[in-house]
Amino acid sequence: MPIIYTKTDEAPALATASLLPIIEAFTKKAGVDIEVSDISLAARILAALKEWLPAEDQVVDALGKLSELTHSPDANIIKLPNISASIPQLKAAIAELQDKGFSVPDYPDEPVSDEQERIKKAYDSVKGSAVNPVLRQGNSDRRAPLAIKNYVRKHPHEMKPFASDSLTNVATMQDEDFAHNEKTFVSNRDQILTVQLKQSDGTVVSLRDDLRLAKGEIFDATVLNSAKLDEFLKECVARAKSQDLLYSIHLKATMMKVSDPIIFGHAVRTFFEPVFEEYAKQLADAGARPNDGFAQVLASLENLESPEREEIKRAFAESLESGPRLAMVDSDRGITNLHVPSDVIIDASLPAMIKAGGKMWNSDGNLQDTLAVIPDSSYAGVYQTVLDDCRKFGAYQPEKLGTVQNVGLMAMAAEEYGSHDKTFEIPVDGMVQVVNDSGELLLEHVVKAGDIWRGCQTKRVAVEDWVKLAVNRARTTGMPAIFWLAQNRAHDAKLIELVNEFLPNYDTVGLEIKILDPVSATRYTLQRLRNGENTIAVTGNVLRDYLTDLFPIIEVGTSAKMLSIVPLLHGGGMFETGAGGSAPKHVQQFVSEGHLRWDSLGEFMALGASLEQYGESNGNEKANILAETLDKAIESLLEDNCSPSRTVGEIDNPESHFHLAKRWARELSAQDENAELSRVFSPLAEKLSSDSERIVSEFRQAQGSAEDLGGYYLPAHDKLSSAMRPSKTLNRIIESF
Ligand SMILES: NC(=O)C1=CN([C@@H]2O[C@H](COP(=O)(O)OP(=O)(O)OC[C@H]3O[C@@H](n4cnc5c(N)ncnc54)[C@H](OP(=O)(O)O)[C@@H]3O)[C@@H](O)[C@H]2O)C=CC1
Ligand SMILES: O=C(O)CCC(=O)C(=O)O
Ligand SMILES: [Mg+2]
Repeated sequence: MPIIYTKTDEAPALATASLLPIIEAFTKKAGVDIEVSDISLAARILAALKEWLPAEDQVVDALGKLSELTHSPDANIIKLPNISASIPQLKAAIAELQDKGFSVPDYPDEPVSDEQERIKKAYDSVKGSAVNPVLRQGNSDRRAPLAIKNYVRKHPHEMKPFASDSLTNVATMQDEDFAHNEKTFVSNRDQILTVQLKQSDGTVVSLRDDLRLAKGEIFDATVLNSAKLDEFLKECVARAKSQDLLYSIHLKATMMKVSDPIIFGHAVRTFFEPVFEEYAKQLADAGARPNDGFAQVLASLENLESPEREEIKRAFAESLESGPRLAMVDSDRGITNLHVPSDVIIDASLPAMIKAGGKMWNSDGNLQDTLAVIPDSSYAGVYQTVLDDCRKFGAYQPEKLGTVQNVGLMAMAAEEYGSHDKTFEIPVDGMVQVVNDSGELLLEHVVKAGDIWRGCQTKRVAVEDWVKLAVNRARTTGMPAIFWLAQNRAHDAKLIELVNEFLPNYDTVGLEIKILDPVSATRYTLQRLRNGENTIAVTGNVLRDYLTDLFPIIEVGTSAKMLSIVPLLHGGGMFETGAGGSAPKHVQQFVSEGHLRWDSLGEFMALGASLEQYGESNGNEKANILAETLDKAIESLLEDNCSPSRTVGEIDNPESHFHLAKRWARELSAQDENAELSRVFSPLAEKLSSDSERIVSEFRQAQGSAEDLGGYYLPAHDKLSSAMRPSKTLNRIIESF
């Protein structure tokens, strides 16, 4: 079984165009097969819309194949970050494909025929986080490796000072949100559920049929009251204004692809409330869709006739002027925090704020204290605790910190991140009921039109594996393992019961294993972190996501430097690269100045772990040696500070691949475990070393001017390859190897 290397989007895809040829050249000599699987947004669209394409444009469903593969004990997948597309991104990708001659249909916002219903359904299958939940058939083990921690101790990244009188705070709902309305049960048998809405007039409509629940599985349901949400959001606008704070909303519109764009829409409407009230009809006629962001709303105004259009534009401008200042995603281009739902992803944006001294960018391009609005209160307390900790003790000093590793419950679409197919914006007042196949009512919520109801599932086998992974990691590292679970939250209380049931199955003698609620766990962990002590955070799926950006960004400057392993439940392995995303900002910089600052360290480390598994499962000694020498090469790369810089004219992404290749070849040549590998790699090591200066100068000369990739979502292969492989000397050496 080959190693599968995924081709994705944006910065990681650019990096792949440069790195993969090098990896292929090295691994070939050890008899390791690498196969590429294209799961980019463009490829996923073409696969999902197959029916509307002529035979010659149809592509295989690579994601579907990978999904099957995750069930094989031989699976060995290197998964790079991919775009989780919001509607605006999806439409942009569709438009690009259409421009390139693919006959994919438009995205029907409001389908008016069966055909359009089918088109929308096909597109919705690639919308949002549509890759990760499918492939993640295992729990998650993420950590910053020791080599990276050692590097940071020598070269700490900048953390801006955090003032003790900083006014930055989190605002979150106090009741009637998902956290407060949660109800839970554990299934006592295999059963099939229906989610139904019993309307006030007594009629019952089904929201979801055929929901299969296994014995022992946890099922939660909860509802967010939309009237209370609006009240809360308006208070936040007023509070930001009166305290002169930036207003900033933080959601996860990609993974929570049904609920969070709706909540984002509420934020857009309440921020511009007078305009949406006064011009309700005109905005509806124009096709304004606040859930897709303020940018879409502004664009829709072009559908109106001139005087009206200008009047509404003015009203928005006045509202912006008179309201609180908005946090900016890109102050140079006037992109606010409310422009696009996928621009403010909570996991990356809040740690970035903490790193910047608890500040975000305002429209003048200056940093300013912020009101971080996190509507649902389930996990908001974690961030508030970090902010309070910084106010009290100042900014974190990376060179003095311990580390926080994560063991995350992720398998089988666990918890909230698997809820999108069970999430509904309620159309009319009534009661949402969950009923089983014997007609028993299992739980119910009173709802009003506009409320957001959702159900979540957590499989018992996933929990069991998670507890096992936590104990294993605690045993391997000797670090305390803290389960971040709140006894007073319905779902967590059930999980605590399961943790207590499974823990005695393992040898925990001498290990420190505790269960703390998320706020207490944050305090405990932060105190240890500042003391230079190490801790494992054992968390549910959402905190897995949040904490594996939060702690890496504090500790090592970016989540790109994480080792991210998913031991699959069926025995194979998936090796994710980093914990961050596809960094669209990096592509912008590359296109304008030919410098890609993406750090492929995550890819390097994932490759090492993948080769190690390949060696073990295929009895391939050479693969193991590739892994060991790669490890040493990474250490030397860090030691010599050869990672990409943010600045044009300095080391960029493809040049850093050369620096790695040079060291990797040297280590392979120097090792004495396998004479043949040493003999094969010695001439390569010599060549890379003797031509080093020329290669570096070729890389540097290629920077500084605009690059044309021939597309964003589907770059032209030859343009991409020549842009990302500008050193002719290196290319020749690799090709003739
Ligand atoms: N596993 C996955 O597939 C994931 C996918 N995503 C997707 O990625 C997209 C963008 O998400 P966003 O929230 O902006 O998060 P990103 O992680 O893409 O960006 C946040 C910032 O992190 C830094 N960063 C991340 N990776 C690297 C790297 N390899 N090298 C150097 N710096 C890095 C960059 O900071 P700086 O500006 O300082 O250089 C970047 O601007 C979305 O579509 C999202 O859904 C997000 C997370 C995981
Ligand atoms: O799938 C996604 O959209 C993002 C995943 C993510 O942020 C993570 O796993 O850390
Ligand atoms: Mg994340």
